[in-house]
Amino acid sequence: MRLAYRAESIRAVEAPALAAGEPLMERAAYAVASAAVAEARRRGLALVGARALVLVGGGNNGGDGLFAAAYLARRGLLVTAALLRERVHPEGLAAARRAGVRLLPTTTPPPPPPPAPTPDRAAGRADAEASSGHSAESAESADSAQGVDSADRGESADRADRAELAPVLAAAEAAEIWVDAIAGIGLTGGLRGVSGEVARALNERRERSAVAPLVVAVDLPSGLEADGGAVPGEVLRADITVTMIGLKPALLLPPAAAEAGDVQVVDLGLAEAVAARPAVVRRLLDADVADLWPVPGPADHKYTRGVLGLVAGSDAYPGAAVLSSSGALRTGCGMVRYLGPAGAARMVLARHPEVVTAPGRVQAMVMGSGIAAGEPVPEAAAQAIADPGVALVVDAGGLDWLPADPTALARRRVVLTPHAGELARLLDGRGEPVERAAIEADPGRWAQRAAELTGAVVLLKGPVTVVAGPEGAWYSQADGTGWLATAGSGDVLAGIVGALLAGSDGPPAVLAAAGALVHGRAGVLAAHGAPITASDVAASVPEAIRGILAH
Ligand SMILES: NC(=O)C1=CN([C@@H]2O[C@H](COP(=O)(O)OP(=O)(O)OC[C@H]3O[C@@H](n4cnc5c(N)ncnc54)[C@H](OP(=O)(O)O)[C@@H]3O)[C@@H](O)[C@H]2O)[C@@H](O)CC1
Ligand SMILES: Nc1ncnc2c1ncn2[C@@H]1O[C@H](COP(=O)(O)OP(=O)(O)O)[C@@H](O)[C@H]1O
Ligand SMILES: [K+]
Repeated sequence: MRLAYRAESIRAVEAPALAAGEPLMERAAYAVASAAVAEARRRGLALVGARALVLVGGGNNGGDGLFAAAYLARRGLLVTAALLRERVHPEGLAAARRAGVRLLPTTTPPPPPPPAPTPDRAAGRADAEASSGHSAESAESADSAQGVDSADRGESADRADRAELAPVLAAAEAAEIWVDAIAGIGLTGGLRGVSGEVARALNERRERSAVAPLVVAVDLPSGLEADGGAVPGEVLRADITVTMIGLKPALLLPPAAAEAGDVQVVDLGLAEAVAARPAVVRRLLDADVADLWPVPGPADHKYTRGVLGLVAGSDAYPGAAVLSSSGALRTGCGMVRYLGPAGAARMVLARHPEVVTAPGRVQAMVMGSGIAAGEPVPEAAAQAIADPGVALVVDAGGLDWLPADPTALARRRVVLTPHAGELARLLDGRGEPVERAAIEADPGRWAQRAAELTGAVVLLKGPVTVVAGPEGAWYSQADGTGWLATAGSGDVLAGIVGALLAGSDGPPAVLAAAGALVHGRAGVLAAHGAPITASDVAASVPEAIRGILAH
């Protein structure tokens, strides 16, 4: 399982170690430099003489970057550190200077001007340095910039015109490696001022360049807020993110996580301490799903394996009945009872003669797939909603059938499986109008809100599937492929999750996440890089499970 911790937890773990004098920053910086070197080598880059640009913010993230710059310089790279704040981490700066890192100030110091370089001088000197590599003069200029005791950090420290960014952009152009140490867990709000400008310019530059540089983010891609999945503004997109102590929620939650590239966790020797903190986002791996999978034993029979009822499909969308049945059967509970309309039942039986259409007891019920919003609640669904012993998977049109009072579902095992559009409708119906686009911009937040308002677990479908429970923690599963974006694929997922709830007593959030993993894996296996139908996804579910259980 991958676990992500809030920034406050990371700080709480870090504080006693720092007080005890553990060199966390040096360890972090060494890990960043090592990751950059390893990836550069993998890409066939000759290290000695390669150019690296380190973007340095004013906090400890910038400190990590400066120490990493020093390590890289000692490995023979030509390293430039662009100082995006008037004050940067002093020990890091000293280490970088000792290692011969070229220091490039970018901000205009406040008046009076005498100790500070003029923008023209700074730009001219930087141009000269860009061709000469390292220079003592650049260190002096950084000294003078650092020497300004600015009481007005923040907005005034952002005062940098485009002319002053030109040397940074020139250094970026020349560099094969960019290390992003602008800000980490200390960032609040979207990147402001010079930092935002640099991130925007560098993103553009990377998109235009024929040979893209390797971008290594320190702790987080700068511009992401650690604790959530939203992208609050410009973010410097990374190829690799080296994150310290533990994952942060932004590195697992969509859409933020997509900015981070390949994420490497460096525990800095604090793995045990962080494991004692509450994780707010979890990502199941195959081994976790294997551990919870209801594998039948010698004493099992079909009823002990669990019976799943299906109220899915309609005259308008009969295929959903077949697809949710297929997903459930391939996941493997003891029996599937189809309890929808007669026409759809005939189609289900034609495809799956093993499905039972007689009413009877069920341990779980899938309802709503292939049923339009606004349809009245069928009797079989109403009975299941009223029976606290039945676990529920509520999809599509079934979302309208939920009780208005969230406490009505308390202590029930209930999983809602909306996509963003259905979630918007559900939230609107509960007095919280929100656009579909707003949900897609922060799925974790809105899934969580829906969980609070309904009292159910909410599995929000999308490129990354987010599962939120009323108790306030997420699962985030990114196991699928874009080929899964095909009609009926969600119906298969509802069947998979339903079968798991029928066959296991486990907590609904983790079973929903496990269902999302299996569905995503089945999609990948079915697709093999080519288009698939929802039926193909269902057909690949056993192969997905086989692979997982082989762990
Ligand atoms: N302590 C240690 O030894 C260890 C610490 N570690 C490292 O420390 C990091 C946390 O350091 P931190 O707390 O200093 O915050 P940090 O992420 O550098 O951000 C502050 C900077 O961001 C800036 N900034 C803020 N908002 C902004 C915005 N919207 N737009 C633009 N800028 C904005 C803010 O600017 P200011 O507000 O001051 O103008 C300031 O310059 C952590 O992520 C990890 O990398 C680990 O390696 C372990 C060892
Ligand atoms: N780009 C994507 N990458 C991975 N999975 C996706 C992507 N787009 C959609 N999916 C998955 O495909 C399924 C689509 O479900 P849904 O939108 O309910 O479709 P339908 O209603 O047609 O069955 C969901 O499980 C979703 O997570
Ligand atoms: K960063």
